[in-house]
Amino acid sequence: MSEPVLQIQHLRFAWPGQSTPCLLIDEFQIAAGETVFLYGPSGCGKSTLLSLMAGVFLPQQGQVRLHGTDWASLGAAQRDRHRADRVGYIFQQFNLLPYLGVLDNVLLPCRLSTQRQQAAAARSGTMQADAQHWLAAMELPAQSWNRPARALSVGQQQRVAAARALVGTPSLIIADEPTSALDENRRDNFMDRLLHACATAGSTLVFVSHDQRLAHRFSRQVSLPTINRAAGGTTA
Ligand SMILES: Nc1ncnc2c1ncn2[C@@H]1O[C@H](COP(=O)(O)OP(=O)(O)OP(=O)(O)O)[C@@H](O)[C@H]1O
Repeated sequence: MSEPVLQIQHLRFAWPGQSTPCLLIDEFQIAAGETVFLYGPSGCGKSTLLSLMAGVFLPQQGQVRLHGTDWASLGAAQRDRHRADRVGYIFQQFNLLPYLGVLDNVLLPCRLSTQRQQAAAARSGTMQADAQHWLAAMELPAQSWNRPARALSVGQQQRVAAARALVGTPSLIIADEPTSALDENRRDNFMDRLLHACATAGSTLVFVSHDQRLAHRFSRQVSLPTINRAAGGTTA
């Protein structure tokens, strides 16, 4: 059996100054190629868990391993490198650089990671061609590629953010409520494009949403309160 993409063991995480933990997770794994729908009530720790998965925060106890590497075994600069190489992140509010062009926004991960740059070039010839490939896969018209990101609609900006996460085909895509600003039509189209793109990229997807209508599209549905002993009776 191949190594899990993500492996959590005996995790305890409390926010600074808090005596009670926000997350207590004994065992949790995600296998390569899975698409995981992570849900639970507001404040139950979904975004916190995503940040731990991406090595943005470290737990006080336990391990979070990405491709077998415990984030806590790396120094801060190594964590930044490992994250840039392996993780594409889609935020609720896109986090694009507003004055930078669409294509340049999508190329940012390649500028931060030689591995992403090389993977992009190996797949598409050049990193620019790979960025264009994912923009087209997310149905961003070529006329928009040189416009500043701030000139695009909300729906278009979220598709740029998805293309940025996909460029250089990182092994793990993390998406934190990416559809919450989209209306129903845009949401469904975004989901179609994103799931298809992750499948063709061979990327594993962890996706947080409150929108249960999306759950059936994923290979696994995970209620955070059921795996988090710190939830203390919180219902999903
Ligand atoms: N920077 C922080 N400092 C201290 N506590 C925090 C911080 N960020 C989040 N928390 C707390 O951690 C808990 C989990 O928050 P988190 O944002 O992970 O929940 P969530 O499930 O993603 O919520 P939502 O669905 O509303 O986005 C909450 O009680 C929140 O108040």
